[in-house]
Amino acid sequence: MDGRLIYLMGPSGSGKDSLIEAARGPLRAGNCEVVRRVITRSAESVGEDAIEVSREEFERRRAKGDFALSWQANGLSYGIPVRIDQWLADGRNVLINGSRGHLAEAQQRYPTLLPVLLTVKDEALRERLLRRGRESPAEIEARLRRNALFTADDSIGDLQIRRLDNSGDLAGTVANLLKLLSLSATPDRT
Ligand SMILES: Nc1ncnc2c1ncn2[C@@H]1O[C@H](COP(=O)(O)OP(=O)(O)O)[C@@H](O)[C@H]1O
Ligand SMILES: O=P(O)(O)OC[C@H]1O[C@H](OP(=O)(O)OP(=O)(O)O)[C@H](O)[C@@H]1O
Repeated sequence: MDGRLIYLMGPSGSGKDSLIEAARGPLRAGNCEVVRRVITRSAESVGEDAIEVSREEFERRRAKGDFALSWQANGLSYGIPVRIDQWLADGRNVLINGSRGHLAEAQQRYPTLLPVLLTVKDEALRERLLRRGRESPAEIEARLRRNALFTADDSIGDLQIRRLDNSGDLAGTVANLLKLLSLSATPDRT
């Protein structure tokens, strides 16, 4: 039986990466794989556990069919390795760090995907991006402007977007994610 794709999305700085890192163990224990993205970000940049490649290498991989999904945003290219299809075919669920702008295309390829939108209060978002310090002030402003492009739609076609608030502490968000996915933080031994 096919597994399900869990499509985590939300503004840059909302905490997707932190959430994925904190939930990685319980997710794996609950039959949910987490895939590393391929990004054209410089290797020196802090943060996400991703595979950093040059633009040329990204394009070579894309043309070769290495990506199940790929998109461009924030001046960067992002790719989701095609190996997720094997995991799904093997019946494993897969969580990816997705893009709000690419949700419709992702849903066409994976009609049963579960869209999860990570939210954070506006005032906290700017503060978190500044504190992370990965981007320049101008790049941070551009990311905040990008948010205005996304409406508050709660559904795409028949799919209901599940909202997860990360304005509070991360441990609470991890617990809520696991609850949403019907996984518990400690694997059930019964
Ligand atoms: N619940 C939280 N409370 C406080 N700070 C957080 C929380 N979640 C994430 N952060 C911090 O906010 C910044 C952005 O988080 P990050 O995971 O990089 O976001 P994203 O992957 O969505 O861009 C990081 O500095 C991170 O440590
Ligand atoms: O269409 P959007 O929902 O705006 O998403 C655009 C991109 O930004 C996010 O990455 P991340 O948070 O790592 O952004 P960054 O590369 O700007 O940090 C997200 O995972 C997408 O790859």
